[in-house]
Amino acid sequence: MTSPHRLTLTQFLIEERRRFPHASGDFNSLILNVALACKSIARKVAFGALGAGQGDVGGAINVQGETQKEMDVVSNQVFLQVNEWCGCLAGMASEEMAEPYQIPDCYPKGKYLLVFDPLDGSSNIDVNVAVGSIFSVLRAPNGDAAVTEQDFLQAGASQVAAGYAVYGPATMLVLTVGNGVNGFTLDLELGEFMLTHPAMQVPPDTCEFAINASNSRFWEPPVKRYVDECMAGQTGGRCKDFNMRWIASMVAEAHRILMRGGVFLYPRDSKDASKPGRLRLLYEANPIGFIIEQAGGRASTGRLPVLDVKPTSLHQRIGLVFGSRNEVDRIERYHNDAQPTEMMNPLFNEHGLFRMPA
Ligand SMILES: O=P(O)(O)OC[C@H]1O[C@](O)(COP(=O)(O)O)[C@@H](O)[C@@H]1O
Ligand SMILES: [Mg+2]
Ligand SMILES: [Mg+2]
Repeated sequence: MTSPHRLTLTQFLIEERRRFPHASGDFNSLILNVALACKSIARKVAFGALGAGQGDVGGAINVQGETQKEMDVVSNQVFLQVNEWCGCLAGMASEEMAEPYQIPDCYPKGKYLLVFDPLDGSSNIDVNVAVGSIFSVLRAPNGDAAVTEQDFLQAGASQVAAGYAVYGPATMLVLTVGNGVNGFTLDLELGEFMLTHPAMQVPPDTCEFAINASNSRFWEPPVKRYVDECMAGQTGGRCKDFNMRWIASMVAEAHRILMRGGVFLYPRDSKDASKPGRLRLLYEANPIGFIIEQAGGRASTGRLPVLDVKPTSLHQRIGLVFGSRNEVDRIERYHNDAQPTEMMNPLFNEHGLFRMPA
């Protein structure tokens, strides 16, 4: 039996381009460059302890105040080097760089901005658990002039494309260009991403949730209510048992949810008043939100669609809930039902005077 013909990523992009007969080809070229960066990172990650990229960078801290792994820095370099010369970009921004990256004068500039988390879940790298890269493509508002932070502060709804690569047992690239979501598996013999998962869809219902439960004492009452109900399962109001997962690698959680449904929460909490959430809006929440919504799921801050949020800074953090549509709707409903006085108030947390009943 012959195996079915599968499109390569290049062939897929050529097909997609037929929808835009006047397109210059720059966009396709950009996506192929990003895919090349992901292939390069996949290869480096796969060397594990035999490669050069494990461990912390001698005490280096990134703009987030987080310890940088060697592979965070290497992956960031790969993204910059592979994409800066392509002529499609006006600038780039990354989790690992405090300021936007200007395209060097020796290279032509283009009409897009690329925003990325070069290595997501990098705390997992030393223990050989799946990690990934996340990216978002925006239009450059000021042509090929030098980019400023302001240029990147666009709501997620204006993304032109978004995607991630997950470096797991197989490497996959999952992509939306605003026309559904398609998944490509890296064929290690051909060195090509092959379309293996066309038209991915998130099932609307689920009995699986993912949250870092060690933060429960910092959660707001609606989140606590939702999780308590999941935990109560058949014996509670939900009338069904739930399963729980936590990989600590959002890209891997997003991938699982795209494959079989589920809901992921990293909600706003009171752990650190300077950080109204753990995940970053521009290069984590928005691209994942765009993908999930394009696959029929939902992505929310808990209160409103994440893609509607107007960013205020490059490294802004935000609460994020995404996945199966009916669960995200329910979590938003719980937030909207809660009294404003219950929210973000230490008196209502686990040890507070007015702890909410389950
Ligand atoms: O340490 P925690 O609370 O489990 O947080 C894990 C979360 O942090 C992240 O790893 C953040 O990504 P980075 O590795 O890019 O900083 C998410 O992928 C993940 O969901
Ligand atoms: Mg990340
Ligand atoms: Mg990262």
